[in-house]
Amino acid sequence: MSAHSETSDLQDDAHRVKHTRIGIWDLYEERQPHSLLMLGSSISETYAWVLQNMPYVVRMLKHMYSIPQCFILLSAYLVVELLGTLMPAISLWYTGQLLSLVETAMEARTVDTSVLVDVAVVHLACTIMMRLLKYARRCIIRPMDNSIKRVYAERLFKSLVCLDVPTYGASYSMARFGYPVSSSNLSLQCEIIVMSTDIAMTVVRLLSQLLVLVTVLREQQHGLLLATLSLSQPIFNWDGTRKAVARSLVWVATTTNKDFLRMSALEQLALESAYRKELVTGNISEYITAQFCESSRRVGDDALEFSEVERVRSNQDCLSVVSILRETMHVLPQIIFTLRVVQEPMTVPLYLASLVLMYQVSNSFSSPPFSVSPFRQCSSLAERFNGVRTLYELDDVRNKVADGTKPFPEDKQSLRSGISIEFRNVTFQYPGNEKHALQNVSFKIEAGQLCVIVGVNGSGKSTILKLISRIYDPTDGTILIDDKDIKTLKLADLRAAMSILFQDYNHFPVPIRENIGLGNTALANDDEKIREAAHLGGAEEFIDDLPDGFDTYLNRPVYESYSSIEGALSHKSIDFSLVRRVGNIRTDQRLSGGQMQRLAVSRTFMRSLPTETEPSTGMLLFDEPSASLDPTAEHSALLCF
Ligand SMILES: Nc1ncnc2c1ncn2[C@@H]1O[C@H](COP(=O)(O)OP(=O)(O)OP(=O)(O)O)[C@@H](O)[C@H]1O
Repeated sequence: MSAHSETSDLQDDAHRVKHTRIGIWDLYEERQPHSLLMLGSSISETYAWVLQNMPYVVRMLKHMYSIPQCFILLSAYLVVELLGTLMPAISLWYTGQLLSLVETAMEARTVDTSVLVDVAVVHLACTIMMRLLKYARRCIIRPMDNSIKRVYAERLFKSLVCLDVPTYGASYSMARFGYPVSSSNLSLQCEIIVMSTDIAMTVVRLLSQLLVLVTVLREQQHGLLLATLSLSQPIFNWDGTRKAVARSLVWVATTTNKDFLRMSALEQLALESAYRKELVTGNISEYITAQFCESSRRVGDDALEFSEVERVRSNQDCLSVVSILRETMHVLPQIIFTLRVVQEPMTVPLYLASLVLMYQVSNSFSSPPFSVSPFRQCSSLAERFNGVRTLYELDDVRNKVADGTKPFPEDKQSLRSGISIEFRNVTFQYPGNEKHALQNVSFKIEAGQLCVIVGVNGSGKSTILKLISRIYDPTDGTILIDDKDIKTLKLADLRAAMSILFQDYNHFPVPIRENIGLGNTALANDDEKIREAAHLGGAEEFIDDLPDGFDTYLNRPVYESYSSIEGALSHKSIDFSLVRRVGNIRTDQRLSGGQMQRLAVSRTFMRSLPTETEPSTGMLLFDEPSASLDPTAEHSALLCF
């Protein structure tokens, strides 16, 4: 590409991105003329967004209805919600009867007490019913949410676990994006059900109450005007809440403020336990404190996280004319009432009864879920709908490293004599790295050969291993395995035929037994083979010395919860040793770097152990296997190769 076209591309790119400076932050938003604009930018866009994602939500509902427990709970939830929605209208109808009672009382000078009793009883029954329904709702939501969470946890696990390295990074962030931050602690799916039902029921409740109000006030002078006014305040409020910060879906906030960057770095240095050792032994605490204060002073009060800056911005609406008008809306019915009373003093009782009725309606729309406008609810719902879409799209994510079709090797016994590898003009660039990790590399290693690759740091040695195991595919050139193009071979077969120890190996958060056993899942439950691999890797002895032996967790996957004492007692140090002792709670086992490496070597050997029917792997790939081993361990490890 020429320098000129690169520049014009950059200019084009700049036009497609809006840059805003907020405090120390630079906000870059992608302009998306016809697609997804984030919540609140326009009602029609939000609704369009909801509609776009609707098929995924229908898929989600079908999925839920196929789970028997969810089906029962969901149906029960909908019935409870519908009943709860109709209650206020029923109560309102009976309260409305008070009007005719007042009218009759004014004309005939007598009060029909049976109507009064009816109204009181129905009102009481509605209140009790509302309580019961609220209780039932709570009882249903938790189990419904729990079973949804379980089903979707399994689903997400299945979708993510089969992704390869280049695909995983992006997909994992997709999955995380699929879960908007929620204060309710409910699952995304359950939130969608709750919010959609709320919106639908808001409409039903609004219409039913409106119908009752109009029916009751129709006969009265100015009755419809009062009805309109009593409803206008909550609707006006809703309109106010729909304004949110317009935001493109693709945005990034970054800061180049040197002092803020320095403050954040020093904060990490001071607070993260990984640096504590150097912090203490290096005598640097005084220096970094002075540096932190200096940077903090230079940044001043702008040293806020982006989310905080945003919150401040969105609070600035409270001084607008609209918000002041909104606050005064509720006095309008009272003003009309006063004028009316001045003109016709006789109508005071009837008017008072009408006002009570109106406030009943108006209040019910000012309490949750009505306090949040349907517009705002719809925006949040749109966000969650998009989450569901992301979740289901994960099913369709294709691995970047495409699987081959040819079985490998054709004859399993051929693995005994090893596998040949050939690189032909291989070039490779890591995604997102402009520098080539390998450029035009060619070599051949014959089957059964021991080959050591030596080179300066960063020359691409580890990368060669990643290409042989097809963690990545070359950007250019060909890799041949036993003279066959590596891309044509079935991935699972290829990987089963080799045993690899990467330089940046990790231990799994499972017990040591499985840490080694997962080297070969066919033998993962064979304790004898696991012990043999541990022996070959030089790990057997120290594992046996651990309190839990092969059952030891290196890092506990679940941490205990401890009581937190607040208030006056908080200054006292609390001794948990007794409860820990009785509960047999152990601290994490700390292994040395060399012991960790022996475990990793053992896992690699596990893969190369032959089973009764099949030979071992045809190729062992080790990336600096002895870096943390002592000379004796290094010697015995090398003897095993
Ligand atoms: N995941 C990655 N993403 C981007 N670039 C990477 C990644 N891993 C390695 N690189 C880059 O690729 C080049 C080769 O790295 P590689 O790890 O293969 O070198 P090496 O020869 O094994 O180094 P060392 O002797 O230090 O282990 C380096 O320039 C490195 O910065």
